[in-house]
Amino acid sequence: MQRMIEKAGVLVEALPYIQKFRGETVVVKFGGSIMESEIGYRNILKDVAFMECVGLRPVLVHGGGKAVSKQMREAHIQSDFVHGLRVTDEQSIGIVESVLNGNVNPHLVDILLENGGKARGIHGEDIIQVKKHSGIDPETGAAIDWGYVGKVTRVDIEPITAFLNADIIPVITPLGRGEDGHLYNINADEVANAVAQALKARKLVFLSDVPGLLKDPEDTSSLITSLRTGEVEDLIERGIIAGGMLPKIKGAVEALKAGVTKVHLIDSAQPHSLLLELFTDTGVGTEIVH
Ligand SMILES: Nc1ncnc2c1ncn2[C@@H]1O[C@H](COP(=O)(O)OP(=O)(O)O)[C@@H](O)[C@H]1O
Ligand SMILES: CC(=O)N[C@@H](CCC(=O)OP(=O)(O)O)C(=O)O
Repeated sequence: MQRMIEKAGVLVEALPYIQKFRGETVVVKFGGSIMESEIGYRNILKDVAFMECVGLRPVLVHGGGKAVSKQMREAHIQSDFVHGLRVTDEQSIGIVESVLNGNVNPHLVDILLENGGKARGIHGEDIIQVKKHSGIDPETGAAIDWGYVGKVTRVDIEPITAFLNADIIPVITPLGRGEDGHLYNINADEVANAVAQALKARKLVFLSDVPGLLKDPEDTSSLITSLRTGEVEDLIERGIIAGGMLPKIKGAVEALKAGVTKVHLIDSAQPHSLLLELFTDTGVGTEIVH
């Protein structure tokens, strides 16, 4: 009996949050590292189905970088990353497309369906326009050519909102269409950020394999629980925000400027981290605010 009363208490604690967020759009970026643990990602997708069931409008954007690299290894193609972005030639874009659109995306949709959620995949290239990504190597001053890697210029939100209005969870792949009609590979964090901005989402949540932003990436107890956009530049200069955290936090700053109220970085390994962050008083991970 005591346990049942405790369970009811948990539900009641969630009530003000459910009321606050009902009808609000939350973009969830599902990092490829999560897919290393099947139990872990199945639980997260159950949380996403729960969110939809209690009236939020979750939109899932997924990565799958590790699955792409594995497939490339099997095809004896080397994966080269420059400043965190995969150098993508004609052969690699074929693999990126088949792994993300053909494999990862339908798998995630199927699990949401198994959990009683309604979900549909959206191939990024059907809604995202890009220009070719460009950059200069700070050391040599030479232009960097990533091949078929795109920078988002436009997101057509109509198919996403049509699904949301029909209580369907959209599940989006990080691919885009260039002005030349070609398929382009896009960093999934960037896609999540662009989708959150285009939808004017209330929240953007990055789920990854670390507890959040750490002062010392080697020390999981050094979690920064709250961060203001004004502090970001200094943390980048000090090398604390680096590697995979750079696109997430830079994206967070842009999204907050564009009207997203809060960005969260949370750990997929912690059971129910998504629900804890959204529906409890304490929360987990790092929250980033303007
Ligand atoms: N200060 C930091 N705090 C936490 N993680 C960091 C930090 N700096 C760099 N990282 C790296 O960022 C990684 C998460 O980003 P990424 O590899 O892109 O994950 P995902 O594919 O899940 O989006 C972590 O595994 C960690 O190696
Ligand atoms: C241009 C670029 O690097 N694209 C990424 C797209 C997938 C991705 O971002 O996956 P994660 O979120 O799991 O890292 C890639 O090819 O790996």
